[in-house]
Amino acid sequence: MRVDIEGLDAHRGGRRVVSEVSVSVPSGTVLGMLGPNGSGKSTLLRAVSGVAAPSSGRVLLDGRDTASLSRREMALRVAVMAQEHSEEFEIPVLDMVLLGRIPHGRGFGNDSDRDVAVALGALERVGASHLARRAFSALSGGERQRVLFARALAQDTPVLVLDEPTNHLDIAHQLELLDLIRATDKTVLVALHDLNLAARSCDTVGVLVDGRLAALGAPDEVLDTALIRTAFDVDSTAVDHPRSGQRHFLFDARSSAARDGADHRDGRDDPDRPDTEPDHEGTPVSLTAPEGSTRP
Ligand SMILES: Nc1ncnc2c1ncn2[C@@H]1O[C@H](COP(=O)(O)OP(=O)(O)OP(=O)(O)O)[C@@H](O)[C@H]1O
Repeated sequence: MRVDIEGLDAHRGGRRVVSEVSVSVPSGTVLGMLGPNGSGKSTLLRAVSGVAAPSSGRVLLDGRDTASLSRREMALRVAVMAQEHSEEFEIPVLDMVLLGRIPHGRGFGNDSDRDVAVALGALERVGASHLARRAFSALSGGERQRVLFARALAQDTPVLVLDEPTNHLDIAHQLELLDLIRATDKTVLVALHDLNLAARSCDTVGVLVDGRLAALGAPDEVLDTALIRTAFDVDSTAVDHPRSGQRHFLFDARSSAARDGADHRDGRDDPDRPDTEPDHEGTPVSLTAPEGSTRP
C-alpha cells in the first residue's frame, strides 16, 4: 500500500512542530525518519497513523485520504507501535498480542482459532514464543518492545508505523527486528536514532530538523558528514565496513570551539581538529579488514 504525505503540518501544545512535510512511500518500501530529539518524528508518525489529525495537509493510503476512513478502516490498514507505552496491564502476553486482532474480529475475548494462530505466529517471528504466558507487565523493556512489535505484526496490516522500535533492544534483537521489517512486504515508516542501522535497513531516509524535512532520499545519497553536522550537531567520519562495504559513520562530540566558529568557517582551522584529517566531506574512508577476518 502506497503512503503519500502531502504538505503536512502538525501542532503539539499549541505550537507548530511539523511544517510542510511531503513524502511519498511506495508500496513495500521502508522509510526511516531521522532527526534529533524534538524534531517532530513522533508527531509526524502520529499524524500518519491517524492518532492525531494533522492541522493541515493530508495523508493518502493508496490514494484515499485517511481523514475519510473510520477508525476500524484505519486499523485494518495501519498498525502502530508507539514510542511510549503505559501498558501496565497484568494481562498475559498472548492476550496483549491478540489485541492486534481486534479490527479483524469480534472483539476482545472472542478470538478465533485463526486469531490465536496469527498471534502465536507473530510471537514466534519476534523470538518471543517463550513469553506467551507471562504477564506483560512483568517483562523487561526489550521483551515488551518485541511483544508490541508482535502485536503490530498480528494486526496484519499493509502499513506499519513504528516509533523507535529498537528502544531497549540489545544489539542482536535490534538487527533482528530491522531484518524482520526489511523482510516483510509491508510499507513501513519507522523513526530511528541510529543512523547506521537506518542506512542498513531503510530504502529511503527523511531527516527532520525543527519539524521540517531537511533531506530525503536513499541513505547513501542523503547521509554524509555535512548533513550529520548540520542536523545533529556532531562531527562524524565515514568509513566503509571492511566486509560488507556499507558506509558507516563514527561520531565525535563537537568541541565548543568548533561549535562557535564552524558555522562560518566550517571548522577547518579549528585548533582542536586533528592534523590527520578524518574525512568530513562525505567521502568514505576505507578501513582495511583486520588480518584473518576474511569471512564474507
Ligand atoms: N504532549 C505534548 N505537548 C506539548 N508539546 C509536545 C508534546 N509532545 C511533544 N511536544 C513537542 O513537540 C515537538 C516535537 O516532539 P516529537 O515528540 O514529535 O519529537 P521527536 O523527534 O519524536 O523527538 P524524540 O527523538 O525525542 O522522540 C517537541 O518540541 C516536543 O517538546
